[in-house]
Amino acid sequence: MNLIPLETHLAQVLAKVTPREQLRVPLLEAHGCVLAAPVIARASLPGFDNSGMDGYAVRFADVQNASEAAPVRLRVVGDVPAGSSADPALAPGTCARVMTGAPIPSDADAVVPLEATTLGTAVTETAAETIDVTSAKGPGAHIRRAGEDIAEGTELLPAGTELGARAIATLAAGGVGEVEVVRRPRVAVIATGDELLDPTAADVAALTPARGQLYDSNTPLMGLLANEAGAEIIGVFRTDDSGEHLLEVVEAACERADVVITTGGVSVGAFDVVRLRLSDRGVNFTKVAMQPGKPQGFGQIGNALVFCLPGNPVSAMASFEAFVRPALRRMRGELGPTHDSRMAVVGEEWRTPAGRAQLMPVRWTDGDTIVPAHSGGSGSHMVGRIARADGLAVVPADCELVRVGDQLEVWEMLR
Ligand SMILES: Nc1nc2c(c(=O)[nH]1)N[C@H]1C(S)=C(S)[C@@H](COP(=O)(O)OP(=O)(O)OC[C@H]3O[C@@H](n4cnc5c(N)ncnc54)[C@H](O)[C@@H]3O)O[C@H]1N2
Ligand code: MOO
Repeated sequence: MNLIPLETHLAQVLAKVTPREQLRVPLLEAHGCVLAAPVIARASLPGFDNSGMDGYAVRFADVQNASEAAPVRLRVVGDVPAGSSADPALAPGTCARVMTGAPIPSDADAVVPLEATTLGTAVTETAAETIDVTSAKGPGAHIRRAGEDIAEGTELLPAGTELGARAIATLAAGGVGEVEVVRRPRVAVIATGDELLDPTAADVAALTPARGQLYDSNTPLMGLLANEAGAEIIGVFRTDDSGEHLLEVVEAACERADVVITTGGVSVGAFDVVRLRLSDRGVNFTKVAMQPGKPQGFGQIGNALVFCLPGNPVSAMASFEAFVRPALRRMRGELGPTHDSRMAVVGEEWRTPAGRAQLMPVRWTDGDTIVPAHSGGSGSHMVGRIARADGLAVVPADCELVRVGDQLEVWEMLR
């Protein structure tokens, strides 16, 4: 069977992907979701002219010639803490004490900080009757103008914004209590294989591998990668190689999930149950020109997209990064590129398989340079070393030797 290029397989996957529906959620529940519609500022930020310093709101004309040698005396006629709605009238020669964030009296056009008075920062509960100003910066000094951050009626955040802590804070500051987001895609993970043991099993006997057995690392890998990619995990399952329960588990998962990820059983082996059972159920099994991650299944069952990834953990990880993450991004409403990628300079030579794009686990040695993350290269079973990688370098299929100084695209990964 001919190998299909990685880009072609990705394009076939993305052709089936649509963003999930919109829903309105309380602001804090939107954390990690993507905005479905732009949010327009209902009010300006700041909402009113306010003081940037603890000090005195003044008429600048009164104090423009103030100096240490010739201080200007002003009468304090008002006291405006933050949160106060007071707006004391200021006749020439008067001022109001203001604290940081307090509204600026309408008659004032500058703030003199406490330090620019002879009293300095010796603060008392009630303001002094008079103050002596020793310097003044200029009209508008230390006044934070209404709307200088965000003007009312302009866009607070555009559609497609991922709502991290900073975006949520911006919305909170704008008084936005609920937002329209794209629903997170729901993901189910199914690992297949007779050899799999649950490393978290309570039963100690069940934890001791017999010959040929190994611990399942793909369900945490797939589930948590999907979680990190902004999906909601709705189920994690293990099935054996008999195939007896596989269809049942897959079909039940497809009824509730937007994406079902299986691992294992997709190669040409006699017990490759996923390929054998799902081929005639809408999943297409192909070989993609990539290493690791050559055998791939992809299709649709009901409304769910089904990714049947190889069982080797590094192959499953590379396949997730190549195909599943881009699909989840689009489903959750992200509009940007399919991958977080950066160009890097190669710091160490390595060989790559002919005719297959290689996804090499790499680590950064400085801000620009990458080397293979470990001596096992892109070996598909090297699960013990995947945590050492910062990303996957994408080596084009026609390259057989990566040389020092070559430039490669790197898909960045979280540790
Ligand atoms: N004759 C051929 N053999 C193989 C070919 C081929 O073209 N011809 N392709 C190889 C490639 S490439 C890959 S990748 C693997 C894919 O195999 P499967 O997807 O069928 O995976 P399994 O055979 O079920 O398992 C492979 C490997 O991974 C381990 N595994 C499986 N599940 C887990 C899990 N949940 N946690 C940890 N480790 C897991 C499993 O024990 C095997 O060692 O096929 C090659 N063979
Ligand atoms: O393509 Mo397989 O994923 O080499 O190991």
